[in-house]
Amino acid sequence: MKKIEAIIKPFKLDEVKDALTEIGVYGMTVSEAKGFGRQKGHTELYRGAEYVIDFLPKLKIEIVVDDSMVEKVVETIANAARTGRIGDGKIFVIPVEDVIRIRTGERGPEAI
Ligand SMILES: Nc1ncnc2c1ncn2[C@@H]1O[C@H](COP(=O)(O)OP(=O)(O)OP(=O)(O)O)[C@@H](O)[C@H]1O
Ligand SMILES: [Mg+2]
Repeated sequence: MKKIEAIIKPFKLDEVKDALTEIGVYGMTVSEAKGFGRQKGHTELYRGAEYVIDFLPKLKIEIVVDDSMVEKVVETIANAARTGRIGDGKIFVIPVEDVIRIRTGERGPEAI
């Protein structure tokens, strides 16, 4: 099992969620996040002065899936979240040791 952690532009959430639902993703967690990539935030002009915004608002999506689903999920997120401009985000794939469904006590892939 793997956790796919995607940082995306907030306005892309609906599109990403719909695309993931279509390929059969059953659950996901979404949190508000702030961050920067290699441009280190960006510079904005406000009343004639330049302000550097260090942390831009992003959304973090977390999805745990069976290994067999990883490539499909990564591809689906990337396609739905892409605008082609800087700051589109990043996807991390992380190994998951175990999953426990609290209500039933099921463990492992069955619990996803
Ligand atoms: N190495 C990283 N570790 C953790 N979070 C990251 C990393 N790189 C990017 N992020 C997160 O992803 C968000 C978007 O990153 P971003 O798309 O700007 O990456 P980038 O490498 O600068 O690519 P691009 O040149 O397309 O902008 C950041 O605001 C940050 O929250
Ligand atoms: Mg960037």
